[in-house]
Formats: sequence, C-alpha cells, structure tokens
Amino acid sequence: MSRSPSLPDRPRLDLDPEMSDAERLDAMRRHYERILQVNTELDERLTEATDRQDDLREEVDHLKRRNEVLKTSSLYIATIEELTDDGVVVKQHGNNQEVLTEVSPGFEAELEAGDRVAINDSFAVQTLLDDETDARAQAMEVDASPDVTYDDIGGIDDQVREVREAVEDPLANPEVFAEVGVEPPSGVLLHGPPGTGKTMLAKAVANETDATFIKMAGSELVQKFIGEGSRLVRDLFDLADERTPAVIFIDEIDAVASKRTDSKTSGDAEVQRTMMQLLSEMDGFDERDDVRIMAATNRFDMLDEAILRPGRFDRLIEVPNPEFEGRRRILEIHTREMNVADDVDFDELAEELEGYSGADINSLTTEAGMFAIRDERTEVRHEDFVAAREKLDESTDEPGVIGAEYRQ
Ligand SMILES: Nc1ncnc2c1ncn2[C@@H]1O[C@H](COP(=O)(O)OP(=O)(O)OP(=O)(O)O)[C@@H](O)[C@H]1O
Repeated sequence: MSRSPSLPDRPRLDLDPEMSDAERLDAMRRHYERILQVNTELDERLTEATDRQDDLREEVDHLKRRNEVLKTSSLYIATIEELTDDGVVVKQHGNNQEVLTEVSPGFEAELEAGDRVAINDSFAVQTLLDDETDARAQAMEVDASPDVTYDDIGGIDDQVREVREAVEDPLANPEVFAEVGVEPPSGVLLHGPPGTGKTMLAKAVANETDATFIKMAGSELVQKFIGEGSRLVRDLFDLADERTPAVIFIDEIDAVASKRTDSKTSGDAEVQRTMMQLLSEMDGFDERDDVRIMAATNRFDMLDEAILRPGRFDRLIEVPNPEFEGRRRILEIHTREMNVADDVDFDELAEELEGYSGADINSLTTEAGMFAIRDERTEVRHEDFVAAREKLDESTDEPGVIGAEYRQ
C-alpha cells in the first residue's frame, strides 16, 4: 500500500526581542501568509482523502452487492475448456453446452484450462471452485472389499434372504435368470428405522459377490450448484461401470426422491433434476447385469412414487427394529469379542431392550464394556449391561427407545 505524504509542518512565528516594530509587523504578515498557505494545502489534502474515501465506499458497496448476488442467485457449474484472447471457453455441466464467455475482472490470471468454475445466468465466470467444493469425493464412499458378512447381521434373516435373492443371485448367476427368462429386480429399496442394518446388508451382499461397494449419501446429492447433483449421479453410475461387479448403495434416498412439494424454489427444481437424472440412469440400466442398485430410507412415506415404478426400485424390503430373538442374536454378535462374565443373562437383557435398534444394541455393549473398564475389571458383568442401558435410556426422551423416531 502506498503511504500518503506527511502533512505540512505547523508554521512557527519567530519574533526576536531586538526587532523593530516594522520588522515584527513584517514577520507576522509572513507568518500569516504561511498559515493561509498551509491551510490551503490541508484543504486540498482533505478533499483528496474524502474523494478516496468515497471511492473505497463505492468499492465496498460493489463487493457487498456482488457477494449478495453470489450468495442468493443460482450458479451453474462449468469447466474451463480454453483460455483465449477473446475470453474463456467453458463447458456447462448438465447439458455440456460450450460457450465463449467473459470472466469477472480480477481473477482472469487465476484460471487454467480444466478448472471447475461457477457461472451465472449469462455464463459469466463468477467463482473458481477449489477442491473443497468438489463434492464428488465427499459424496461417494468406495470400498473394493467391504468386510461385513451375513454372519454379522442379526435378527433380520428374512430380509437377508430376500436381498440375496434380489441382488446376490443376479450378480452371481445371471445366466439362470436369462435361461428362465425372468428379469431380476432392477433396484432394491430397504426401508425402516435408523440403525437396523440396511447399510450392513448392502455391504454384506457386495462382500459375498466380490463386488465393489459404492455408497452415495442422498443428502450429498442435494448440492448448492445447479447441475452438480445430476453430474454426481452420472459419475456414480460411470464409476460402477468401471468397477464391475459393483453394488451401488444410495443411502437417504428420500433426500432426492421425495414427493413433489408445491414450493417452486430453485433448490427444489435442482433436487427434481437430480432425481430425473437418477431415474434416467436406472431406466438405461437394464442391460448391465454386473451392477446392482440398492437404496435405503427411513422416510418411506415421503418417497415419490416415480422411483418405485417397475424397472426402478421395484423390490421393497422392510427392515424393522429387531424382535426378541433378533435382539438376543445381535447382543451375541456384538459381544463375540468381549470377555463376558457367566452371570450375563442375554435373554433377560433382550427382553428389556424392546424398541432398541441394532445400532442401539451395539452402543449398549460398548458402553457396558466401558463400565467394566472404569471399575478396573477385565470381565463385563450383567450389572454393566444394566448400567449401560440406564445410561442410554437417560439420554433419550422416551425410556427404552433409543432409535430416532420413525414415521412409516
Ligand atoms: N441387524 C443388525 N445386526 C447387527 N448389528 C447391527 C444390526 N443393525 C445395526 N447394527 C449395528 O449398527 C451399526 C449401524 O448399522 P447400519 O449402518 O447398517 O444401519 P442403517 O439401517 O443403515 O442405519 P441408517 O438408516 O441410520 O443409515 C452397524 O455397524 C452395526 O454395528
């Protein structure tokens, strides 16, 4: 920043006692003139500073307005294809339209071919998107060999069987379906309260068939930028194609496939576009028998019927909270590696854990282990499970029910 020149010195009046009256008068006149001159100089500097202040205010207002525009208006995602003397060529995501456009002044120098940018309605480049804004990495979880097996899942044997029929068999023996002349279900939708093993089921099926498990969270598909959600959906299916055999698992599918609301905000339109992309990917997916699609939701009642039509998610499997036998089995599964004392009565515990999900029971066993450790014991006793249950119940409004509310 350039420093402003220093202010003029304050004029001094030097009067010598030896001076004659005329000399004094003359000195005072010169002093007076000097004061006038300094005053004029200061006036000029003040005007300059005020002008500069006005300029800066204007700049701040402009930036504020620009910021507001960036915050409120919908922007589209594009990739810089080429930088030319006449502007930049960008390709818009979603429709692949190429346009020659301009860049907001100030950051031309920062751009390179291949960069992802946000463009406005008139295609002008507004922002350079950095890696953090790259939603792809955040949205997808890819596991080449998940380590969950059917043996790790308790209390939902019927559901395991159904998933094996609908997902595992078509992946493992596609020829059987071809010979018999039946189409395997296109997509399998698991629905039920949180923490009941829906994700485990999808991972176990991928494990059993040596398929890559590719998970996408529906909430991550709801992106801020127009075109981003549908691009993520395309990427998801492309990735599955590259990594066959593969199981695609879309968790929280309700985030992109809820019944249409009446509101017409641009956010809703974007969610709608993402869902349309998902439907069109699924519709074009019939031929590929080495990729299976699964999805899960806790909000089945919210789903748009369009995704449940034949050829889409046409096999529905409800995964409820476990019954007594299931709770007992899940207790056993999660204490397999634990040093459990002989006095632990799993029947009694399973009886008392009505309303607990598999995930709740998992937390309970960990908590029981913590009580034993706090007590400096290496064996987990029945009393530890009881204390753990009291602690977990205290942390919820409704005693005995840890799972989040579930509206079916
Ligand atoms: N049926 C089950 N058997 C054994 N463990 C279970 C079972 N259900 C849940 N769990 C435990 O809870 C954890 C979470 O389960 P999972 O992620 O599969 O639930 P989810 O139904 O997908 O939940 P959400 O709907 O919240 O995504 C599992 O890692 C496991 O430890």
